[in-house]
Amino acid sequence: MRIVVIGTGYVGLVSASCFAEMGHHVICVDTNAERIAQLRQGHIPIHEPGLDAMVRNNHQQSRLHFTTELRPALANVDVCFIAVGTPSSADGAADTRQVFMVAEDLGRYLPAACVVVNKSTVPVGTAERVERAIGEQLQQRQVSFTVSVASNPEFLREGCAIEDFMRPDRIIIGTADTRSTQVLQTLYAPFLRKNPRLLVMGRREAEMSKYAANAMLATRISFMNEMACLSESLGVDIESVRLGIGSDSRIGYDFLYAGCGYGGSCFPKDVRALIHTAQRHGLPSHILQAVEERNTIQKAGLFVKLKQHLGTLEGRRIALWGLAFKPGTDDIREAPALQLLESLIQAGAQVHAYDPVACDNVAHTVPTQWIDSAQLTLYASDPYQALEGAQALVVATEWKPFRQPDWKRIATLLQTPLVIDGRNIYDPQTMRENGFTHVGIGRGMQSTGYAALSRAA
Ligand SMILES: NC(=O)C1=CN([C@@H]2O[C@H](COP(=O)(O)OP(=O)(O)OC[C@H]3O[C@@H](n4cnc5c(N)ncnc54)[C@H](O)[C@@H]3O)[C@@H](O)[C@H]2O)C=CC1
Ligand SMILES: O=C(O)[C@H]1O[C@H](OP(=O)(O)OP(=O)(O)OC[C@H]2O[C@@H](n3ccc(=O)[nH]c3=O)[C@H](O)[C@@H]2O)[C@H](O)[C@@H](O)[C@@H]1O
Repeated sequence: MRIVVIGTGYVGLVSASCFAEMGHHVICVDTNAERIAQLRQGHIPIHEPGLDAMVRNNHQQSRLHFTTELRPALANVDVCFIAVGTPSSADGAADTRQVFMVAEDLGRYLPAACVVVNKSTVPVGTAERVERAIGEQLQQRQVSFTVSVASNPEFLREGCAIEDFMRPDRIIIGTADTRSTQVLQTLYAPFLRKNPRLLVMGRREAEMSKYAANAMLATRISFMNEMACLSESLGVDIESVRLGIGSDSRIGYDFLYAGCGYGGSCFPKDVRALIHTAQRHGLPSHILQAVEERNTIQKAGLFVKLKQHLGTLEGRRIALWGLAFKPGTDDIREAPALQLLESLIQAGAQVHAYDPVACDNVAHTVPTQWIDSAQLTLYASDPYQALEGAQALVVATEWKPFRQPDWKRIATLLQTPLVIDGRNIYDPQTMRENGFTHVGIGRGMQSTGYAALSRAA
């Protein structure tokens, strides 16, 4: 098939290369000329394991192309995917302007009927509105064809995006016509060899399923974070509780890790968007509000724990391991580490931060003055460089090499043997035996902090 993918963010780039890998002819379109130039030169603007090789290989085989020009890309297209961003607006609603700009362009330039598929995460009813927006432009051009828009929400996770796309748990297709259903069934058939779950439903249901899935996962995390907070007051270790409840097959182990809060480009914005949708319909969203509030408290918790142990933070040097919102990605959108960084800088602390891939993104995001004044120093090659003379080590992202570090070396580098374990990757007892003050999330009395914060909230 000839496929056009509009938007070269995570979803666009991963979908496009996986479709190309299956032998399709794929053209990626993005309005960001710099991004397209980079992609043409074989430079992948995001860190995603396996993506570089896949993009380069398919580009070299002439199955994957990059352009800023939508109009010529649409010649003879069979399927056109919309995979542009839908960030949060100031009021929490999903900002769908990028999607509608694409819709208008499609209406202006589509030379013939094709299947248009929305992959971006969008509020219920968007597929219908996108179809109308395209239709209005087609009408003005007085063409003889119409276009039907399908919804095909994406469920990949950053860090394992290719695996998720190639071997999905399920694929959801929301359609209003048989042709779109048939085309998408054919396109996705090779991805379903090991798993027969291709769910065909209405477009509104598909759109709602995407938000409900992310909201459910965010709820599990906030629920566990609340249990962790209570555990701190009760002298209970949340890690044992996680194993205790995860072993119930109705609950399962996934997404039960307490930590310093969920971040990323999706959970925070999608929970906010769903709350906004409920509000627009005059409905309270008791659960989702609580999920968000819990997450806000959780993200502030690392700073509170540091203060509890160090008193004032002014003039202190803090080592921070992990800046990305999770391991396996350089994405720092709404990362808990960024919030901690900001609080520390405001409190007059000096931060030495290490992340294997996210330093460049942080350097481009934070005020340059933080770096110029040496209040923030970034290390990308060696985590131990960040430790020298620091009064505490905070782990905000559970990168694999952090799990079994050289504790002897750490002890000689840190000025105070204090470790704030924001992802619960260390065993408290072993840490105590090694002479460290270990402060986890919900690991019994030793890790107080959230209870005080929750009472205050
Ligand atoms: N990041 C992720 O892991 C996942 C994201 N999603 C959803 O997928 C959508 C896309 O997210 P990301 O891939 O993170 O995107 P992103 O926000 O990182 O990138 C979007 C890209 O679209 C381009 N763009 C904007 N307007 C355009 C236009 N008119 N024509 C052509 N290109 C245009 C931008 O230049 C940018 O490169 C969002 O709705 C998101 O919620 C869904 C599942 C996973
Ligand atoms: O809509 C999206 O964009 C995507 O959002 C999430 O994927 P992603 O944001 O890449 O990352 P997750 O692995 O879900 O982690 C999100 C956040 O939750 C945190 N988390 C995750 C799991 C857990 O048990 N505890 C926890 O705190 C992570 O540290 C991270 O900050 C969903 O998992 C994907 O299915 C979805 O497609």
